[in-house]
Amino acid sequence: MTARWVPAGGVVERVASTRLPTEYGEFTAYGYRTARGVDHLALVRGEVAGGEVAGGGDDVDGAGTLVRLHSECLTGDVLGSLRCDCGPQLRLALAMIAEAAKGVVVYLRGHEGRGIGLAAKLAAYALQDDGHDTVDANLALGLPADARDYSDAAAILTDLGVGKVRLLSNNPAKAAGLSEGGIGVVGLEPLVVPANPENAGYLATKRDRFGHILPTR
Ligand SMILES: Nc1nc2c(ncn2[C@@H]2O[C@H](COP(=O)(O)OP(=O)(O)OP(=O)(O)O)[C@@H](O)[C@H]2O)c(=O)[nH]1
Repeated sequence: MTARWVPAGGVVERVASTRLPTEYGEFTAYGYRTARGVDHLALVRGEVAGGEVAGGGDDVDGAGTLVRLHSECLTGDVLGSLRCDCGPQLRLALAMIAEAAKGVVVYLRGHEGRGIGLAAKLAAYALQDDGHDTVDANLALGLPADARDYSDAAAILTDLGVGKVRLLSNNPAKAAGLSEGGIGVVGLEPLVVPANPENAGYLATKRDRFGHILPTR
């Protein structure tokens, strides 16, 4: 077991690494623990360490490593909920990164419900069934519209030796959060999955109120 504290951005300790064969391909899984006791997971494909120092270094082609920051979503990722696009996005990202020569999926625990937690997200869903959109439902509960922080993700990437990324996301706030944590974001690559009748309104709100890069229909 190796332990390493990374002061840049968040503070994470690498507590484990192991082989993780999946239906998409084999990854190396790294377990990280934060000072707040939250465990995150990084799934790494290929040789990502070194050669990609933000701002230049010896990053020969400047392309950056393909990275997905995935916010935990029990209902979408595990239970197949149609209320969001999280599950299909996670599976698409795993497939894309498994196909790439190198890449990382950082699975961020503590991000459930855009950081408000699972039970509060379910309460927000109930309000959405009464007519609130996904932003106003959080606010009506007295909670932030989006409480997520990306400093742990930046610290994990730093620990992995990844300084420059092509980010698989529709959310510009994720790119900004990584940049604030010292990671160079050289590209924001959309991760668009087909909408369904249950999540069409949610996706439209993400586009219109959070500025997500999503198609207009
Ligand atoms: N509060 C709240 N959280 C939600 C809702 N639907 C999904 N989530 C959570 O939102 C998070 C995912 O955020 P999204 O806004 O869907 O997408 P994103 O991660 O910001 O952007 P992408 O990188 O493009 O996926 C997960 O933690 C989900 O649990 C909702 O209606 N209300």
